[in-house]
Order: sequence, then C-alpha cells, then structure tokens
Amino acid sequence: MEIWRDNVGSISIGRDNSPLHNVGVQDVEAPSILRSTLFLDHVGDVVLTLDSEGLSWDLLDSFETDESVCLGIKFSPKIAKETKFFDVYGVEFVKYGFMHGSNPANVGKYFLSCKFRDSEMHRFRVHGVQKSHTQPCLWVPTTYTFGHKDLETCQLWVNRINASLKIKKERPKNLLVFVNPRSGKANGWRTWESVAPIFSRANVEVKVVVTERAGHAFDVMASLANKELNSYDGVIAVGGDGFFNEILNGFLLPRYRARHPPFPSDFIHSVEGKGNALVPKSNETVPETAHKNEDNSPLISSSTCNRSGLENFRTEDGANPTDQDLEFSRLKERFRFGIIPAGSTDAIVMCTTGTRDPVTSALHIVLGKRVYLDIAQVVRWKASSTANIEPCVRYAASFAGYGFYGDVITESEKYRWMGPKRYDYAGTKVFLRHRSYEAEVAYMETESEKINSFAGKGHLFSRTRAVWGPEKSERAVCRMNCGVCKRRPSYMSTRSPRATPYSRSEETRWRRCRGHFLSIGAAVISNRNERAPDGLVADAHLSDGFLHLLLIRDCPRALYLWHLTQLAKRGGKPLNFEFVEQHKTPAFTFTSFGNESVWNLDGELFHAHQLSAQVFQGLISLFASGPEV
Ligand SMILES: Nc1ncnc2c1ncn2[C@@H]1O[C@H](COP(=O)(O)OP(=O)(O)OP(=O)(O)O)[C@@H](O)[C@H]1O
Repeated sequence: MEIWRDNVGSISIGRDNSPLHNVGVQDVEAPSILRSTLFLDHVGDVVLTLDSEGLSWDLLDSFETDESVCLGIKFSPKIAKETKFFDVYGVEFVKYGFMHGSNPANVGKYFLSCKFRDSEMHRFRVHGVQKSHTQPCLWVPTTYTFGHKDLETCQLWVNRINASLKIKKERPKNLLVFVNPRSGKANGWRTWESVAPIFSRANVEVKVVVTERAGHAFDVMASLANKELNSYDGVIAVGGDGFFNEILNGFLLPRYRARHPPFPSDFIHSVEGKGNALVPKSNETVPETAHKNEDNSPLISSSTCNRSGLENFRTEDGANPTDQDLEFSRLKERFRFGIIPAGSTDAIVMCTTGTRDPVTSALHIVLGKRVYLDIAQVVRWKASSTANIEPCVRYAASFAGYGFYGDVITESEKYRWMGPKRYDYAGTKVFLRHRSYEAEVAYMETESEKINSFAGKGHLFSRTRAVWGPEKSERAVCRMNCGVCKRRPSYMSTRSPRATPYSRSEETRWRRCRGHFLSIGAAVISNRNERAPDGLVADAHLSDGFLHLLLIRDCPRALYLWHLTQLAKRGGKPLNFEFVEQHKTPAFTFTSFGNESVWNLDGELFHAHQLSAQVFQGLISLFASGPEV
C-alpha cells in the first residue's frame, strides 16, 4: 500500500489504495478505511487510521518501528495506540486552540529526541471508555484530542467517526431520567450533574424529571401512554434501589398482566407425597373482595392494587393476548432500564455492573449495554390478620425479606436523616431485640432441589452438603455473558415462554415448612453491597429464573451474630449453618401467624400477612453488562 504523507495535507486511502473523497454525515456506506496525518495532543504527529473496527494510530516518526534504542536501552512508547468503536461513545469539535507537544512521561523516544511542539490548530475529541487497571469493573472515560491546520480534514474525521457510531443500533438516543434529590446523602442531583456531560457527548437526548415527593416517579411512569414511552429508549433512575423499584412498578403494574402465583392455602397433600409434599388445588379461585388499601405506601393507590391484582392473565393455555399485551410485549423488548447509583445500598447496580460508580453506570448506558434481569412478582393477599382478602401486586428486582429484614427497614425509616448510616444503627437495634416470628412457608420444589434432598438421605457427607449448601468452590458466580443466565430453567422447558411453573398442577410439587423464623428472605439476585460484599446469596444469578429462599430459623443470638458476621465478610459462609435453609425455587407462599407482618421489597416497606411470590425470568433488561467478578 502506498502511503503519501506530509505535515499539512491529509491522506485518505481506500481498500484499493485509491484516494477517498470527502465523506458526508449520511454517507454511512463509505469505503471503510480512512488514513491521515494528524496531531495527537500530548503525543505528536500520528498517522491515524479508521476502519470498520475503530481507530488506530502510529507515531509518524516511528511508523516502521515501535521502539527506539539509546545506549543499549530500549524505549517503547507507553501511549495507547488504538480504540475500538465499541468503546467509543462520542466525537466532538473543540475550539480552535493549542495542541501540546509530546509528554516525556508518555513517549520515551520523543523524550530523547526532545520533539516538543505547541501550536494552534483545529481540533476534535474522541471520547472512549477504558477499564481501570486496578479494578476491572470500574470504567473510566478516556479522551483523545486530534488536531489539524485544515478545518475540512477535521470535519471529514468527525463525520466518519460519527457515521461509524451511528450504526451501533443498541445505543440509546433518547432517555427519560428521574433524579431523586433525597437519595442516599441527598446528593442525587449532584450525582446527575457529574455524569450529564457523558450523555451530551454521546448525543443522547434526555428528559430529566427531578422528583418532588415519594411516588412521583411511579405516577409519571404509570400515567405515560405506551406510545409516549416508546419514544424513549429507556428510563434511568438516579437514586437507590427503592427509587428504582418505584420506577419499575410504575412501568409494570399498569401494563404487565400475568397469572398470579397460588394462594397460600391453594394446596392439598399429594397422594404419593409423604410428609410435607403438596400439590396446588386445580381451578382454585380467589375471592375478589373489594377492600381498602391498608398499606400506607405512597406508591400504589388501592385502585392500582385492584386493577393489577384482579386481572389474571391466562394466555398460556390458548387464550389470545390482547392488542395491549402485544404492544407492551414489544415495548418491553426494546425498552431498557438504567441506574446511576446515588442511594444508600445500591445493590442492583453492584450486581449488574460489579461496582458502585455513577460514571461506570453512565458509560454502560451510553454504550448501550444490555443484561436481562429476573423480576419477582409479589402478591399480597392480606395486609393484616384481620383484613379481607384483596390481592395487591408489587414487583421487586433484588430482594423480598421478612422478620429481621422487615424490622430493619421499618426502624431505619425513622432515621432517614442519618443517610446510609441509618441501616447500621437500625440493624443493631433490631439485632438486640432478637425477635422471631411464627409463619408457614410453602415453596415449589424444582429438580435441583429434589436432588439435594435425595442426597440428604444418603451418607453423611451428602447430608451435610444438603443442609449446608454448596461449598464456595462449587458456586457458579454470575458474570458478564453468564452461561447460566442464558439457559431456560428446567421447570420451563416444556411450556410456552409465558407459562408459569404451576400452569399444570399435576407437574408441580410444593414443600411446606412451619416454624419460628428470625427472618425469611427471597433473593432475586445476589444482592452484593458494601455491607455484604459477596451478597446475601453469592451464587444467585441475574436471570436464571430462580428465587433463593432463605429461611433463618430461631437460634441463639450468638449464632445469629455469627451468621451476620459471615455475611459482612468477603468469602464468608453465611449459609453454612444448621438453622439456615436455602431453597432455589421459582415460587413460594407465606402466611404469618402473628399480628405484625412487615416485608421489605427492594428496601421499601410492604405490609403483608399473607403473600405469594413468583419469579419471571429476564422480564426486563438493564443498560449494564453484568459483573466482572
Ligand atoms: N423528592 C423526594 N422526596 C422524598 N422522597 C422521595 C423523593 N423522590 C423519591 N423519594 C423516595 O425516596 C425513597 C428512597 O429513595 P432511594 O432508593 O433513592 O434512596 P435510599 O433509600 O437512600 O437508597 P437505597 O434504596 O439504595 O437504600 C424511595 O422510596 C422514593 O420513593
């Protein structure tokens, strides 16, 4: 290939070595190679090449060799030499101005030959992403500023880079952003301000709504027509898990209709089953009693509860979905959620990006990453022991917890002014109370669960494993491009994607346990956070179609403290206690035998005396690529 170069003119060479003509913005189909001599800020003259993959550059004076030798010492340039388009999120003109000569710290060879040069020229900046050297989950923005005396040459490059970025269809162009100014240490707005420039550099249009009260984001999401929502590529929550939960419910409650999980007493003892094996009663219907919403939740009015609760969606056995269902299904496929962490816990961000960093999250969003997330549908049947049955649906993306977890969230609400520290304070208070609650839980048994209980009846080793759960080395931790999350769970294999695991009652077996529990929790994802670095359940996945039911039976306070300290430790084994049961299940039901009954859904209060929950595999997608742990 013949290359012609000088310091003023640009060079453009096509695949066939023929010079290219200036390429317009629309000219996406242009030949794929462009090459010019440009000045790279803090480096010097480079030959810049654009091809279908990205940009690469070589120092002009070392075009043929990458290193120089002086007094027998080799000097290799430390500067980056390329950036791929999948890591580039924007390009922009910057004002005509100074470009700086080579930086001795960066370019060994240039240091030796002392080629410093500062001069004014036309400039453009390419914005990309790079992984931090110390923490692979942390992404940092990088900028390369190129300059040329000739404006047209810069224009040509900006147009060509823009054209290459435009064909990245997964990248968002228009987003709805909710900012909770009260999140965490009340710094939601500052967090948004710190990342907003990333969105403008990436040419993403944003409509920003700063919430004025709890429930505001829910109301906006619930009231938008599907057509209007469709004009956005997604919605971004600048806040914590509770705020994200509000937006998620505003999206799903008025639009997504799914068959409910069974009512807690919808079971009869299995004919072949011994002990606590149960099957759901077929064709059981739940009384549709109108009842006032007793939950003081600002999120869901009783009308929303009734509407979403009573419309059982039965499409899996032949019924046709309505136009509205089809419209929602299409919307759900393309629409994505994003979270810019500003809350007190931020477990969903930790699990989906591997870190808790607003800039990393913003970069995941503008680069159009996608990861699917399981969502738990929680149906409260009765808010209190004396209430009538009135189904009320809520969705949770991370966790549903009762007992200790419900009490901590109730207590912590009184100390919101403390910011994130309120959880430590409330946690200590609740721990010292050491209360247990009588309840009954029934969960659907899956094949893997059966294997565990069968193994438990064998020799001692197997039994120890069944009670204590898998050893750490056996855990398949969820990662980027996780294979487990791509599989359909075994309980779904013979059914349509819409079918729930108990569509055919004869195929499912449930197990029941009653007792006094310190806590009951259902983790949708691992829930890694700063207080539990491996998460509540280290081997939970983002979209494997399972809930991890944790039943923590009453035990001496010292043992419970031991369990909690294991949770707080990296590499700890919080589930390796006899009083802790872990069941991987797609659904469970719960009935309290006490008077108070408070659940914690994604960090938000939910009063429920009787409830059922089920998981929907990969129901929504997030602008994230999964943790790189
Ligand atoms: N403008 C507002 N004023 C008061 N509360 C608000 C406002 N906007 C949203 N909220 C409510 O604040 C609650 C908590 O918000 P968020 O989840 O962002 O922070 P957090 O509780 O500190 O973090 P985390 O949930 O991660 O622990 C949510 O329930 C949300 O409904």
